[in-house]
Amino acid sequence: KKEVKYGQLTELPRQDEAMKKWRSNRFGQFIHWGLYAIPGGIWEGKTYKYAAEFLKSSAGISTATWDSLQYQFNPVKFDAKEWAKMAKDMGVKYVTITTKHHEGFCLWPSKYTDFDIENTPYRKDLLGEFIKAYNEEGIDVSLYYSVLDWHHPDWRYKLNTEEDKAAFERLKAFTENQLLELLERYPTVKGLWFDGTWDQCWKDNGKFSYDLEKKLKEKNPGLIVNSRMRADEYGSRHFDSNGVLMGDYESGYERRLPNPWDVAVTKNDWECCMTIPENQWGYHKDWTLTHIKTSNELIEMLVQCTSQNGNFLLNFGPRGEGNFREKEVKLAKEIGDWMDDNSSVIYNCGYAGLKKQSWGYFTKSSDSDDAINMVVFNKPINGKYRVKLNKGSIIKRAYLLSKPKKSFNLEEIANGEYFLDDVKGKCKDPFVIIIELEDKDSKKFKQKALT
Ligand SMILES: C[C@@H]1N[C@@H](C(=O)NCc2ccccc2)[C@H](O)[C@@H]1O
Repeated sequence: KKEVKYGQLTELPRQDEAMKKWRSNRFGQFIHWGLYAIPGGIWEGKTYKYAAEFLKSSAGISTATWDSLQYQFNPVKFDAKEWAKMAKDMGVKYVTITTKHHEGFCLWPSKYTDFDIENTPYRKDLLGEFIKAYNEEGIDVSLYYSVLDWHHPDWRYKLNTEEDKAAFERLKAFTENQLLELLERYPTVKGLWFDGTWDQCWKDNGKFSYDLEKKLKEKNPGLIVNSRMRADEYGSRHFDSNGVLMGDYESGYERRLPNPWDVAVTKNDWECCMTIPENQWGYHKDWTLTHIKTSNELIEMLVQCTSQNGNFLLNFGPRGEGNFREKEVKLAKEIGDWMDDNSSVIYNCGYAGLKKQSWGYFTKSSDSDDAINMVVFNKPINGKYRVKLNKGSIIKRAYLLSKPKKSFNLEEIANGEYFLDDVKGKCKDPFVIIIELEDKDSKKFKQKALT
């Protein structure tokens, strides 16, 4: 084991109220919004199929040209209350918005740069309006912040020369100042989502990231930061050089999920962030370039994350003028319709301690010991659901969440293993079977009193 002085700051898993709320939220909305939403992946009539928020680099656009987009940023269709309502109806409990992406443009009026919302035709504190509207809908707000900053003159990928080091010291001070400014201006913020921390410059500054996490958590007690924020003094990221998780939850699942049978992943808090197209975070005008995920695909990812103790952060990329494309509004509604009937198997739920089975996913509420949720995505050909619980588990009753009065016939196959009879009728959506267990104190388990 290496001696690590600048690794994990907070003992995990955190059991404070703020973290318990984060954990119970399970479902969040990611918003990528910035100057990149104006060109939307198309530059001088050419469509670039890469992620729209990288158009500057994929189209080889100079910083001066790119930055002049600032004078076109005027989201006249932006209605924070409407956005927050859409998110509420979709069933998310938290939102994470890009305050500053790699391009360096800030959605809030920052004292530390002119490359911000104040110097656009919009002028107003857009981020403040956003936070207020989402909080009023009861949605927790977390802020995405990219350390990587293509605009800032002091950004350096590697620190080779003394000049590089002097410049990056200024960049570090700028970063710390902006983050403290965000927490000062927006005290209701629950978390910070760091990105753009993969380069050598950051890996060479593990102690700085440790001290920064400490300072930010002193400023905003209960603050939740992702593992991507951190490097230790040896340059190890997310996990320190002894494999100990840093930050408050693991944030390496980007556009991918763990294997559904992976149990190790349930040991830590973690979050998967996901795009609707294959790889577009910012608004891209052309959504014919790749597969666009359906609501059933996205619901399955949300359920899988919950089943393995993870959160699911689904990304939306609004247009430069401040409205969402119709396909995103439609998906939000379809997911929200499903959540209206089934959110009880998501909110405050997690790993049921059971092996993954072919019909779908188990989830279990943190509040109940004798109920288990089966979320079905694959109806079995033989019409019976094989359910393997822990040895000694006795099913008292099994029924559809949507038809609680009608119990399934049960056939016990072995200790803790049953067949449930089929669900009649067509099921176009994923559906839930509730398994009620005999509680451990029932007569069967009553210990004889010792007298
Ligand atoms: C959460 C996502 N992380 C960003 C990302 O993939 N960055 C990768 C990257 C790699 C190399 C140069 C710039 C950016 C995406 O733009 C999203 O913000």
